[in-house]
Amino acid sequence: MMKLTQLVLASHNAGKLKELQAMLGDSVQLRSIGEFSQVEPEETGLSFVENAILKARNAARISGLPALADDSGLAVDFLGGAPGIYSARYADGKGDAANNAKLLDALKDVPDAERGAQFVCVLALVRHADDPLPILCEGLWHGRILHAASGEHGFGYDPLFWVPERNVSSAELSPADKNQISHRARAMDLLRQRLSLK
Ligand SMILES: O=c1nc[nH]c2c1ncn2[C@H]1C[C@H](O)[C@@H](COP(=O)(O)OP(=O)(O)OP(=O)(O)O)O1
Ligand SMILES: [Mg+2]
Repeated sequence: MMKLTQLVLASHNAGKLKELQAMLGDSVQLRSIGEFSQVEPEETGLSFVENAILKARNAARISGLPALADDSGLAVDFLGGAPGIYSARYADGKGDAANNAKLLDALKDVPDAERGAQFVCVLALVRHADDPLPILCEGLWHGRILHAASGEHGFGYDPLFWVPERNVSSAELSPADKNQISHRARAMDLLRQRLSLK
């Protein structure tokens, strides 16, 4: 693998950029695709992998740089894995608060034992837009969906995601703690190994 010093992050989500840059440290500079385009590609894939590759190729094409994409979401056992790849669009694009409200409603009266869920993260790295061999790394994070939001950190579904190994919600973890144990952290560990970074 070539030495990477600069990557474009194929994401319009500021929370992801912050977390991924913190995990990468100074060795690789992540530039936001927002510097190049405000247009978000349609996520037409049927899997996290397909959507991550699609976003990475799109960003590499627009920027001319190697590109990293993160496709992630929340898979809830009681909902058969929903919202899954549709997590960001769960409440029809009305945003995080509406997504969280819809999830709480879907799990109304469901007991704790049936509220298991996992965050999923797939990272895809392409060296150029037509790269025939994208690097793919996946991370899972097991937890449970709370009955009400709790905590101020993070983004997305963090206030509803109970982290059993810490006895707090994901939004109650400090950013540094979340970045040690999250689905994204696990995927990034694998990516660092693949790139021989640290
Ligand atoms: O650590 C996380 N903590 C809380 N929520 C999270 C996390 N990781 C993913 N999520 C949620 C947010 C969004 O509802 C969906 C990702 O959707 P996803 O399409 O991958 O990202 P996005 O549309 O926000 O930005 P973009 O596609 O430009 O990278 O899963
Ligand atoms: Mg998206």
